[in-house]
Amino acid sequence: MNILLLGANGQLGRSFLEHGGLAARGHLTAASRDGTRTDGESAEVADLSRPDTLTTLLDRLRPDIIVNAAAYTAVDRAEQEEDLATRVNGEAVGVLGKWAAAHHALVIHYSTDYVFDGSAKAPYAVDAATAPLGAYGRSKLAGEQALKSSGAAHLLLRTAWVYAPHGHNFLRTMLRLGAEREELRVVADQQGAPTSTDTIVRATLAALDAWQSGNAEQRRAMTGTHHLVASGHTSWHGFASAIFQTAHERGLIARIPRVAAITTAEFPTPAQRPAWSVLDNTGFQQRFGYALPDWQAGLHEVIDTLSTQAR
Ligand SMILES: NC(=O)C1=CN([C@@H]2O[C@H](COP(=O)(O)OP(=O)(O)OC[C@H]3O[C@@H](n4cnc5c(N)ncnc54)[C@H](OP(=O)(O)O)[C@@H]3O)[C@@H](O)[C@H]2O)C=CC1
Ligand SMILES: Cc1cn([C@H]2C[C@H](O)[C@@H](COP(=O)(O)OP(=O)(O)O[C@H]3O[C@@H](C)C(=O)[C@@H](O)[C@H]3O)O2)c(=O)[nH]c1=O
Repeated sequence: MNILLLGANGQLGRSFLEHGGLAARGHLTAASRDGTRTDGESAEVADLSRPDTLTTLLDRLRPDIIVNAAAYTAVDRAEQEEDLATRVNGEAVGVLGKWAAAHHALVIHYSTDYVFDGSAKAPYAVDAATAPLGAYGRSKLAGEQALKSSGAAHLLLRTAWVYAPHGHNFLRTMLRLGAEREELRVVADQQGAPTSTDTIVRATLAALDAWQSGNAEQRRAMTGTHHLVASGHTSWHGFASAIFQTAHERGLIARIPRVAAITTAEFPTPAQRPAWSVLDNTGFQQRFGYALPDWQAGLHEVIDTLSTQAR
């Protein structure tokens, strides 16, 4: 079985490679925008901002499974670069889907809580109405729609508030700012479920295994959108406070900075973010027989990894 991983250098792509679970399930080819890999191994070039170039690569590699961890993820910058974001997150996903449909391949693709407007009061069901507040969310929604209409077998996995010991994410930003400042100001009126890349990798592999062992009818029931997020929820302020508390307990930091709770209005950003970003993950757990851990469990793992690296 040929497996193609796109976005090998992103925080999720790196975690897939470090975990090794894809390589254990088939012949794995990693691809990145520029053909490099952070671990020094070689990779194919797959630039999703040039969707028309992808078919040649796919024809050569002939993957049975495409795992798309590549995306334009700069939420604020997307307000200025919506065309680029839409090519990468929308059009390119449509190309992957059409190729997969024609060649009976499976597409595993990731989307985001930012497809919702955040006005709900309860966790979003997979079929809740989407209404993105910004360009990034619109571009990711375009990708969802392109994949669904491509006719490809797919697992469309919406996740949220992703972080890892590596890469660009809120946890690493907090630890950096916390080392520089006495006090941080963090919004307390946006709720979501911080989800570690390791949580996503393990749950994705469980879903893939269920897919592989399923018959045609079971696969039809699995095709579609699922919410792959950690259980429970908190605010960005709650997440920041837990990051510092845990990092201090594990000896990663010597001093906990003050973390002031502020409102969204007090932290203006180019892109508007949903106030309520909590996704209902019970469907994923039932469909794939896989328990999604509380967000705190993922946090403890990531802080442990960082503490070990720091020693
Ligand atoms: N980060 C988050 O909080 C969330 C992420 N998601 C989704 O999860 C998935 C994984 O995201 P995550 O790992 O966090 O994102 P990252 O930003 O860490 O990684 C994205 C990767 O995509 C690559 N990429 C960007 N543009 C292109 C392009 N034109 N061609 C090829 N590759 C490109 C980047 O390449 P390079 O390294 O060269 O810049 C990077 O390696 C994405 O679909 C994202 O939308 C969903 C919810 C939350
Ligand atoms: C750095 C910082 C951020 N914030 C706020 C801004 C924002 O509302 C919130 C999160 O900020 P960030 O810019 O780190 O996160 P953001 O880029 O909005 O994260 C999103 O990324 C995309 C890719 C997704 O798909 C989403 O699920 C989500 O994870 O925290 C503070 O309040 N204080 C601070 O010091």
